Amino acid sequence: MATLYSTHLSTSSSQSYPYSSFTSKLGNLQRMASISFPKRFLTAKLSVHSLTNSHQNAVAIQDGAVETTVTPVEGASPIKNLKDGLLSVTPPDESKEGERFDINGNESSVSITVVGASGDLAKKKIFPALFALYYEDCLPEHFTIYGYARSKMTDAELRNMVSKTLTCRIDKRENCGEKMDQFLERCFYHSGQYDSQENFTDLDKKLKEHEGGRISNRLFYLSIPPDIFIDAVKCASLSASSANGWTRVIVEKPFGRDSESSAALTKSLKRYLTEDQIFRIDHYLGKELVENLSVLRFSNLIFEPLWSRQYIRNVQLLFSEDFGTEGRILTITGIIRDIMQNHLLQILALFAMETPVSLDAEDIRNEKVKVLRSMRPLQLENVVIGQYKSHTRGGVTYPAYIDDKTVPKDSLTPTFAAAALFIDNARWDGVPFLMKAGKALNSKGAEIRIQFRHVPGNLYNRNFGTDLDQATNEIVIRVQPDEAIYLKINNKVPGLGMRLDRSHLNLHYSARYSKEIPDAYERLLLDAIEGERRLFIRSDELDAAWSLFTPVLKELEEKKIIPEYYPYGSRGPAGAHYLAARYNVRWGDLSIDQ
Ligand SMILES: NC(=O)C1=CN([C@@H]2O[C@H](COP(=O)(O)OP(=O)(O)OC[C@H]3O[C@@H](n4cnc5c(N)ncnc54)[C@H](OP(=O)(O)O)[C@@H]3O)[C@@H](O)[C@H]2O)C=CC1
Ligand SMILES: O=C1O[C@H](COP(=O)(O)O)[C@@H](O)[C@H](O)[C@H]1O
Repeated sequence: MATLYSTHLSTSSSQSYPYSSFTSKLGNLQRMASISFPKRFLTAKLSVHSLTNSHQNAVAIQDGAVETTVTPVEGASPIKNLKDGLLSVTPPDESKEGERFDINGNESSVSITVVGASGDLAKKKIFPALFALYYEDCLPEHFTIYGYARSKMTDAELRNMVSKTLTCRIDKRENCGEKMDQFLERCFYHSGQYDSQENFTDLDKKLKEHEGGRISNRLFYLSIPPDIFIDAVKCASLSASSANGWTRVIVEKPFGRDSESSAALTKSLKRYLTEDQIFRIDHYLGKELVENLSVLRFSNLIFEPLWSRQYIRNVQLLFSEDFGTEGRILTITGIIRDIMQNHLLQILALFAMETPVSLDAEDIRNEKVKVLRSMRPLQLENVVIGQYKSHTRGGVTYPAYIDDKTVPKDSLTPTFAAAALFIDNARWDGVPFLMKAGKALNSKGAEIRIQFRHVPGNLYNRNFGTDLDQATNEIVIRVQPDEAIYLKINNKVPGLGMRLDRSHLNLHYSARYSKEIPDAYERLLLDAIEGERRLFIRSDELDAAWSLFTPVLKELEEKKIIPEYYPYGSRGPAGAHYLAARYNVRWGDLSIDQ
């Protein structure tokens, strides 16, 4: 820390930074200090400390300058001179450096290349998420977006394609059309092969033109089928990497189809990229309520003490879709690879991990790996698989999985699975973690259910009838749709008698928060741009995840286990109930008081 009029600002970590000018306007009750110093400190936090504690600080960071207002609290004497104050700057996180400014304060740019821009994911998720970030002013000043794919398209055609999927949030409609036009002007297209270094060199030239001599930071989003990941990574890395900034690559799942292929993919990626450059995306980690899991656990005293085998009877991780596969890649992967091994397992790891040392990406990922490595590989006897069959309802016939043109008629690929997993550590010993995931079911949603044990010696047992399980507490974290967290409790029905019912203590997001919840891809894209790795999967996490599922996946395939067939639009196969019953569990999503 240093006094205000020194020529150097010292930081709390005792680094000092030069600043070029300083002015202050002294008022009677309010003093305003305006300081300008290299722009890279725009991300720094500035605070003013008065010599006494009797002054409140307000800090506004504006383009190119930092303004701070020092206001005496009621009853305190006005500051006579700003020299009375001390000023400190918290330095920007160096690991995220290279984003807007280099070490000398030179401006930088970010170029985002969507590889596979003509595809479904790019249209449905990536471009709309980028637009939402642009609308919210979250993208850097100098950014360019390039679509890259084999299809022939002009810039105008790409813009036309992208414009069809852009929307503004319900609560953010101001200047929406104008913003869309401005965003589209920053989108360009380059047609090329995924395995052509020459084509990527041409892309490099175009990117350089847009970067205009600024520090160049480049993000490649691989939105292409997995068998061409390596070709694209090789060409992007060898021919279109940034020469003076960072180069990062977002990789979409599937990350292989078992332990061996995943390890081979990682090995190949690492021929061209370092682990720090690889951002393996699991979009469920970007969902609001999944991110909130840690907040819920670690910032509320009431939850963490209950978070163990002592109080929790079982945990359920549920995913359902009310539509079928409709030609998508499930044909090769199946629901275990598509949903369980990644989305549900990631949620489980966040749910069950020990308290991380800090919120740093590596600390969190270390804890996730630990919990995954404490798990027993899934056993065949703990899995039920299903496949949907055709069903006619209300005069409409819904197709079977095998009616899809891309699916062989004798396919045994599961479109539904239920599984019981166990964590062999002190916290979770013996607690079943039940997963259930399916397509073409009767509802669409994703949730976490935590069912608690019985109250010992419960005075009110006789009010619950014979089914005591129905009277235990349950926390439901509804990830989607209609985000909510609620706790099921037993409550006295008002009146002169003593009748109990099950009621919900409910945090219903749409009622509590007026802001629309950002799409998971927005958060993840922003994190990748900012170099925040917390929500991306590290390679050892991925290895641990695959080692839990690979043996059973092999066994299912080798033994050609026949799935239980369930009608399109139903609740799934009965086998899931038997599996849960083996561990004294009832699926919470099927109870009457959901
Ligand atoms: N769609 C989704 O909702 C989700 C997708 N993913 C993953 O994201 C990635 C992209 O998904 P999605 O957009 O659905 O994929 P697409 O099948 O739509 O493929 C994207 C683009 O890749 C090119 N492409 C497709 N097949 C081939 C091929 N055999 N050889 C060379 N190029 C090909 C095509 O572009 P062109 O012909 O113009 O070169 C296509 O437009 C995949 O890895 C997928 O697993 C993950 C989660 C959800
Ligand atoms: O990764 C995938 O996720 C989607 C479901 O994502 P959501 O955000 O809409 O819940 C699923 O449909 C797809 O099969 C799977 O690959």
